[in-house]
Amino acid sequence: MNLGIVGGGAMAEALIAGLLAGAVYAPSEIVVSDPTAERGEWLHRRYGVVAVTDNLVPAAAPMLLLAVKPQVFAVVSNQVAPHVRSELVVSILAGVPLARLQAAFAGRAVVRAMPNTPALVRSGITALSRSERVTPEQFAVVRTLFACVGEVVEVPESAMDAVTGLSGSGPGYLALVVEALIDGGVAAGLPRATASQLVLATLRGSAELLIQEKLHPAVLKDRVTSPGGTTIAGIEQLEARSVRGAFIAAVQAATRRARELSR
Ligand SMILES: NC(=O)C1=CN([C@@H]2O[C@H](COP(=O)(O)OP(=O)(O)OC[C@H]3O[C@@H](n4cnc5c(N)ncnc54)[C@H](O)[C@@H]3O)[C@@H](O)[C@H]2O)C=CC1
Ligand SMILES: O=C(O)[C@@H]1CCC=N1
Repeated sequence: MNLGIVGGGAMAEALIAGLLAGAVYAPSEIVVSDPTAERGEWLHRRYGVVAVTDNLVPAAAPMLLLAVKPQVFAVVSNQVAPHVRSELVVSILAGVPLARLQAAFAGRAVVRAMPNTPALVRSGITALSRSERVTPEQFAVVRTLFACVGEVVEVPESAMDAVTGLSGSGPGYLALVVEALIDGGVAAGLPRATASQLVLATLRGSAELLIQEKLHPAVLKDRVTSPGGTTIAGIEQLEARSVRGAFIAAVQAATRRARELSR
């Protein structure tokens, strides 16, 4: 048992799937606890990991990852802290600051991480902030762990709530955009399956273009937009409905919410 995870929800599952796909751990080396026995049984059946309902089991692992909701952090940390064997505790909880982690796990090195759900297919991005106690070797271990499920960036802790509102929540915003575009295709007369295939390939292709060519998004937009053509007719509608403003407001609201969760 090398990695203990407390909380076996959506994000824990994404990390488990990505880590197993990357062969970082064998299934038997990961133990995950969740009070819902059915959830643990499902994770065990699907991924072969060890699943328990007792949080003290993962607490005894050489490396501990906290993946519960921020709202239960106080209860869970009080419960497991006296039993933690790991020198290093990693938290993926939105809004829970390093100072609070450090106070809860006195004497341990703590890392605050903000991954996102594409970790499941090893295409995530994780931001990391570390406490002063974290040694370079410990930090390298955490980096390697998250690098297996996607990109890793280190950010000052002051940036963590904004990261949460942007890349942590971002897959949700993009899923909403995808769904809306598919509905647009259906409204324009396409079968839903065709519309879905077109939107997903367009999303992936546009992302690859922006990344591989290091294109500024405005340049890509200008390249698509023929004078008097179709794209500008569509963009006019998006601008009339303040879509840019809505996304900016969404990231700011999510950032504020992350800050609230820390109180
Ligand atoms: N879902 C996402 O995209 C991301 C989530 N996060 C963070 O990951 C954490 C988990 O989020 P999700 O997986 O989305 O939530 P979730 O609700 O899917 O999972 C939480 C799990 O914790 C379990 N749980 C409840 N009380 C518990 C206890 N006392 N001890 C152990 N387990 C307990 C629940 O049964 C549930 O399975 C949150 O702190 C969230 O901020 C971070 C990055 C992205
Ligand atoms: O919605 C949430 O609170 C979590 C944190 C980032 C993504 N999901």
